Amino acid sequence: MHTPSAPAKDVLSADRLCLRFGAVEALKSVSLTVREREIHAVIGPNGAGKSSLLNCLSGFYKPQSGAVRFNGADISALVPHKRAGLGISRTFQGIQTYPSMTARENILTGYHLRMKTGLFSALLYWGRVRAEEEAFARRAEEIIDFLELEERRHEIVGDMSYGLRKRVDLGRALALDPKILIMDEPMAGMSAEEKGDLARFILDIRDGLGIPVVLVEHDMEVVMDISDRITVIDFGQVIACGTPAEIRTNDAVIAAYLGGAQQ
Ligand SMILES: Nc1ncnc2c1ncn2[C@@H]1O[C@H](COP(=O)(O)OP(=O)(O)OP(=O)(O)O)[C@@H](O)[C@H]1O
Repeated sequence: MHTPSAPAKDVLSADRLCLRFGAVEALKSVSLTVREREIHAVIGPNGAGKSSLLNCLSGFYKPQSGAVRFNGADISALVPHKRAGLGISRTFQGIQTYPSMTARENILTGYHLRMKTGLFSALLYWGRVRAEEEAFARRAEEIIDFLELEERRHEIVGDMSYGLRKRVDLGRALALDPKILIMDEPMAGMSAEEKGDLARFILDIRDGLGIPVVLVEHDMEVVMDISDRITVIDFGQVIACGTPAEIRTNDAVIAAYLGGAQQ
């Protein structure tokens, strides 16, 4: 865990979010703050509101009240691709890769959102497009090295194991050059070895790339191992927030969630 001398700044925050689906109150005044250089896990029982919270942060759901702030600016009104353009990148449950494309091609698709040159100006300024594409290709190679996909870069993603496809998916999210990474159940469906690899990459994203990560994850062992802080949600409300050691011993958490799951 990082212990910078100055207090860590808030990067992304949810401020008293309320979200309803008809009679269902998915989020009841939920607040959460992700600081720079931290891995922040959101945990809670099924249906607690975790995915709803991530969807509010990335703009896929619009809460009825409350605000989402990014580096201090209110981004509540921004649609998902505008938030992505600011550097709020996310991975989804399951796989979002293109199965008939190679690992490298999939990672390059992540750059499309970042292209500054539109179609019209592309016709006028072909050289600028080429320069931009070459820069993206170089950056894609860095991501391929970072995720240890060197040997697999030209392999068709549909032929890869689930864990490798998820790694390519992560590469696509990193291609956005994120300022923060949001991950929804990244370990779901993975073998123990694949989980170990992914946990290592998430730690490297924080430590090597300096990117904070907020993730929803059901695997408590992984959560306790890699998180700097954990927010616990139950029935749409935050019942605790703290370090893994604090969360492990929090009575409300044990009663609501960890009681049955702890050894
Ligand atoms: N699009 C939607 N339409 C209607 N209800 C929804 C929608 N999304 C979520 N909900 C409801 O909101 C509540 C919170 O759901 P959410 O998926 O956020 O929980 P979760 O903690 O992520 O659950 P899980 O761990 O099972 O993925 C649930 O009651 C769910 O049925």
